[in-house]
Amino acid sequence: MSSSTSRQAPVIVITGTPGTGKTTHAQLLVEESPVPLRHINVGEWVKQKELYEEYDEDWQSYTVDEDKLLDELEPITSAGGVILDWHTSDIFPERWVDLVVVLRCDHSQLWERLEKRGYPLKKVQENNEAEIMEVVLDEARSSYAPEIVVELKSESTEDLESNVARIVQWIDAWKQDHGATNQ
Ligand SMILES: Nc1ncnc2c1ncn2[C@@H]1O[C@H](COP(=O)(O)OP(=O)(O)O)[C@@H](O)[C@H]1O
Repeated sequence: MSSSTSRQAPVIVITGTPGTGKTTHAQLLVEESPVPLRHINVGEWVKQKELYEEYDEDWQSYTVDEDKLLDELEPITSAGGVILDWHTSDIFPERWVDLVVVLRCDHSQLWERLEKRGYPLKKVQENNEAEIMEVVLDEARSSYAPEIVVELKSESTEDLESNVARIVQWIDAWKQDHGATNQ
């Protein structure tokens, strides 16, 4: 199923509706991981490297140039040792990916987080609805084999810590399966 045998470290997608805690999880995971991991905040990358077609003022978001983005990411993911942090996951080919973590959050807590972030009301509403409708989870489930998709709650510091500990355990098992050496 997986072509990950040539990778020395796994490729982990952390996805979820904006505000569910992807970046917070990715940052802690980089610190705790038993193998070196590079955190790529894909949204920031798109901006920095101008991998977009246009900026939508109404939605305050970029329309991503998916071909350009995939071209940039391909050599990085084939080497492994990457966390891809993005609110959408179906763009990444399944052969690139070893684990997909979908973060979930109670919608009223998510609303508060997005308001604090200064999102316009329409964007807060859209994301809130997406979380209630499980849009990101459905997308991950329809794009990847069920055994590599994990849904985790991200509503407290305890959740954050236990989620990261779980992913660290998974990385340890991945290392054993793939005979990877600790670098
Ligand atoms: N598990 C959690 N418990 C409490 N607050 C959290 C948790 N995860 C994220 N947050 C908070 O929610 C906000 C959004 O988190 P962030 O990691 O930026 O989300 P995302 O990358 O998914 O947009 C931040 O203020 C962060 O501190």
